[in-house]
Amino acid sequence: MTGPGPLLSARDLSVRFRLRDSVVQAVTDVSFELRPGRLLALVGESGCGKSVLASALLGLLPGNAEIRGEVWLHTGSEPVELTSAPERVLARQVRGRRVALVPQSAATALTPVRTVRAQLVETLRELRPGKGDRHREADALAERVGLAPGALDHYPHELSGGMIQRAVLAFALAADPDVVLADEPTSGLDRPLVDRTVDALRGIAEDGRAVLLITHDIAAAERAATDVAVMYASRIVEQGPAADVFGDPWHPYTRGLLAATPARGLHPLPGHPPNLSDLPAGCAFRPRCPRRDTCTGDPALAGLPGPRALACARPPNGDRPC
Ligand SMILES: Nc1ncnc2c1ncn2[C@@H]1O[C@H](COP(=O)(O)OP(=O)(O)OP(=O)(O)O)[C@@H](O)[C@H]1O
Repeated sequence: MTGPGPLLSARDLSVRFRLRDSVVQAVTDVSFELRPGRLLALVGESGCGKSVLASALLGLLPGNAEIRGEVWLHTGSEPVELTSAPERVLARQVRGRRVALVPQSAATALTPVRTVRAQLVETLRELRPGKGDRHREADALAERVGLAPGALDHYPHELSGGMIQRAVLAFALAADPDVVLADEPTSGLDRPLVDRTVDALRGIAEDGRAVLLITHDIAAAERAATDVAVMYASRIVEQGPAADVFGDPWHPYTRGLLAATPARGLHPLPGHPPNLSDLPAGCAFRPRCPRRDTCTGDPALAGLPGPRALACARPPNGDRPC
């Protein structure tokens, strides 16, 4: 990836959950960068570790989690390493301020007994220093995310799912964050609303922010992403510019995810992802890989010539990598 430096960079990030009889390997050796003006889509089937990764970036892991690696936020006067930052720094300077989260279930993110405007104005008063016309700022935020300002005067239950989703985006932008993390922001929405939501996220990136879109909706990722990281069984297995990865996927898992989209005939990926507390030895995708009978490799994610990276035993060799 070229262009301006990253606003957030994760290096060899791993998360383990210690349970009574087992250890869940939720995130393993994940590295990526979030850059201004770009939207990185983190895609993969349910349970592969995407949400745990987002929680790790914000210091929101539960007590039984062990985290390794580094996450650097480069947006203030000095870089902050988020995995070791004190909770007071994360709470007062990072979460909701420099790094905003668009949560998975938008409807439950808002209080049902107050209008959206009352909640947004209160959030603006808390997050923006100095005096200002918070109602006017709320209207401007609503317009920024494609919501008519009049909708703010309603209670959450009076709004449609798509309007709520856009209201939640407005909350995420209240502090003018540099980085926006959106965790499955389109779950439960119909296709036109999915499109509008991811278009709004893409617009937020184009304003100069860095956006991480976590989704298992490949069509949504294809529509909005500038870059993509494909996650399988806690690891990133393919990474690169979205046009390259979606246009010419190299990892058999990426190919399978794409083949399962409606636009490509809905061919389901055979088998199921492995249990993260009982991962097979070697390549975790092998039991589902079309080349499992002839491939015994166990590659780590490795950079290729150009901006792409791949974890597959058949690296590019002039033809196709696998
Ligand atoms: N507190 C926890 N203790 C133990 N295991 C956990 C905990 N939180 C998450 N996990 C496990 O971590 C793994 C990754 O979960 P995660 O929610 O990140 O997946 P995901 O890719 O976001 O899937 P989904 O889209 O369904 O949310 C799962 O096996 C999950 O059961």
